[in-house]
Amino acid sequence: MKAIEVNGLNKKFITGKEEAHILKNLTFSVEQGEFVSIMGPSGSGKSTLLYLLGGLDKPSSGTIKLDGKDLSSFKKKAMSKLRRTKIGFVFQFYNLVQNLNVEDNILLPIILDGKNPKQYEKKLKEILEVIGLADKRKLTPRELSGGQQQRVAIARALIAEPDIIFLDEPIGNLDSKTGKEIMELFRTINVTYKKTLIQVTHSNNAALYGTSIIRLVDGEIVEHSEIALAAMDSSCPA
Ligand SMILES: Nc1ncnc2c1ncn2[C@@H]1O[C@H](COP(=O)(O)OP(=O)(O)OP(=O)(O)O)[C@@H](O)[C@H]1O
Repeated sequence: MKAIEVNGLNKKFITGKEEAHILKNLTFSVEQGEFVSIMGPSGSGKSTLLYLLGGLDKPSSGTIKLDGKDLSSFKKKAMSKLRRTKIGFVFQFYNLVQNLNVEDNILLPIILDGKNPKQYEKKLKEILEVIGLADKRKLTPRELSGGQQQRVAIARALIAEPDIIFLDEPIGNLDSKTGKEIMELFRTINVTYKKTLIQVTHSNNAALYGTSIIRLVDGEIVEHSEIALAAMDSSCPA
């Protein structure tokens, strides 16, 4: 079963009189349970692609299907619900709510979805164990290190049990040791919890935690390969 199917995807941005064709006729698919790393030079369109896949922006043309459902068929409200329940996001700068403690930050998607957070107590406990913050659930983000804050953001992305999690430079703000720990956590989430992960990364090391690579240059896919083959390619940028 395909988690993502992209067909003839184009994205253009218009600023003033200028039109920039950022993503050019992309066609590819991602199987459920894959861990894809989107790589490529700065400005090649990686984040733009990630945001389109996650329904945060709309294509200029072409289709994106998540679990067989065309994103363009979702009205605004249904799209928000999809983003709260089927999709998780983890960004470079964590995006936590500063005046909420760890557990309330994690439960936020549940509360926003109008559900009773009490029903998620068991799940919350389990996730706090997985991310290694069981003893820090009452602390606020300011009382946590960068790596710990990113773990909270990961837990928040997991709480609603989404099928797909999008990661935008998830270790870009962390030192290499903490980054490695976070990448190992993503691998666990991919392998043990069988989630489909799509990450944008500049780091070759981070990319190697995945199962495949999509490489963009000037908005076009120049490579889509399984990780073992991609890792041997000497043109891989660091
Ligand atoms: N909302 C927007 N309006 C106009 N241009 C945009 C917008 N968003 C992105 N762009 C342009 O699209 C191009 C690709 O941006 P994008 O952020 O997708 O690149 P990237 O590959 O993720 O880069 P980086 O590795 O530096 O983060 C850039 O030239 C950027 O200026």
